[in-house]
Amino acid sequence: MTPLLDIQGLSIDYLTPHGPVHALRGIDLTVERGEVLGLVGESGSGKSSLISSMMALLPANARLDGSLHFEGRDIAAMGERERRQLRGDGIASIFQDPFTALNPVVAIGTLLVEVQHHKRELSRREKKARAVDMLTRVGISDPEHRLRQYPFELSGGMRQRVAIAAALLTDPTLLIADEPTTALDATTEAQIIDLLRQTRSMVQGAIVFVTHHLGLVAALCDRVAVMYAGEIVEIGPVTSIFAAPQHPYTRALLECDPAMLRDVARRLPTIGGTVPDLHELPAGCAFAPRCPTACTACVQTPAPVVASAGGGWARCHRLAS
Ligand SMILES: Nc1ncnc2c1ncn2[C@@H]1O[C@H](COP(=O)(O)OP(=O)(O)OP(=O)(O)O)[C@@H](O)[C@H]1O
Repeated sequence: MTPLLDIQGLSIDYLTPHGPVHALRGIDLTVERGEVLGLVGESGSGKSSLISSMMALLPANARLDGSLHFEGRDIAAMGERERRQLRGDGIASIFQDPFTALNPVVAIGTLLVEVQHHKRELSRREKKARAVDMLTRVGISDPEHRLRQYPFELSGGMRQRVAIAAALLTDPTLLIADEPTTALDATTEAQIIDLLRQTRSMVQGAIVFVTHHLGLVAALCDRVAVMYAGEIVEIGPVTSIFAAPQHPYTRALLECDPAMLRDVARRLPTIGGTVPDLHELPAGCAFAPRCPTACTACVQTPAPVVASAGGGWARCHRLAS
């Protein structure tokens, strides 16, 4: 069966006055129906570029190489109309700041009816009934009253619940959640994590979570892809990777901490050194300058891909030797 999302050899350069920024390099990634995939990595590792390419939302200065297929359709070859359709009726997104999804001058009810525009068979009254039902499912009390309110009248957690309801009402085949809990206080964050866990059963296709929050990956994801300097350096089942990370960068992130799986509040720890300059990448492994186990080959040649448990792999010279 064709994967829901099939990305092969994807590279993205951003053209800038200082030369191209190599934001993504040779990304191979498939997302299957029914799975929840986590994308983790430091700021600048390319997570946003990857999800923007999935949503056909790259900025004008981006140059894309490689292929991206959603349900067998070539995303890169789509015209603007087809791309808009893809985002309205196929791929939905939830962002860190729910204001991105909620127009401040549009009442919640109008928004939740309008996002269902592709459901031509439903009357406005039926769409409103679906909106009320969805607000209840995402834990909003007195939904009829909420429909008449505006985003500024709701708390941050409530707004994120409405944004999640809006995304789910489009019946997405792929839901992309970009740091959906980062802007919330700890209590609200825990509630939204709970809601996101339930969201899983409300999405028929797949969910991709972009996060700095390793606890969120442990709590919600089946697989995790770890990104570094525009590459996936390790991918595999969350249980295998958290139990036995293969790549030194993943190991550094997890710090071999057995409490990780229990500690939902944990975020990406800091690792000594800085990410390389994406204008001028090193000849070898991009993590080598920060890697405690780097050898001569690591500095001189790109790292090979080595298979690991559960169908996963990691990109590292040390694993090959
Ligand atoms: N439009 C653009 N023009 C030039 N460079 C860009 C553009 N968008 C992103 N970049 C650069 O591409 C690299 C990857 O950025 P990207 O936003 O994909 O990373 P990220 O992992 O999502 O980071 P963050 O977690 O901070 O959002 C960064 O160096 C960033 O500065």
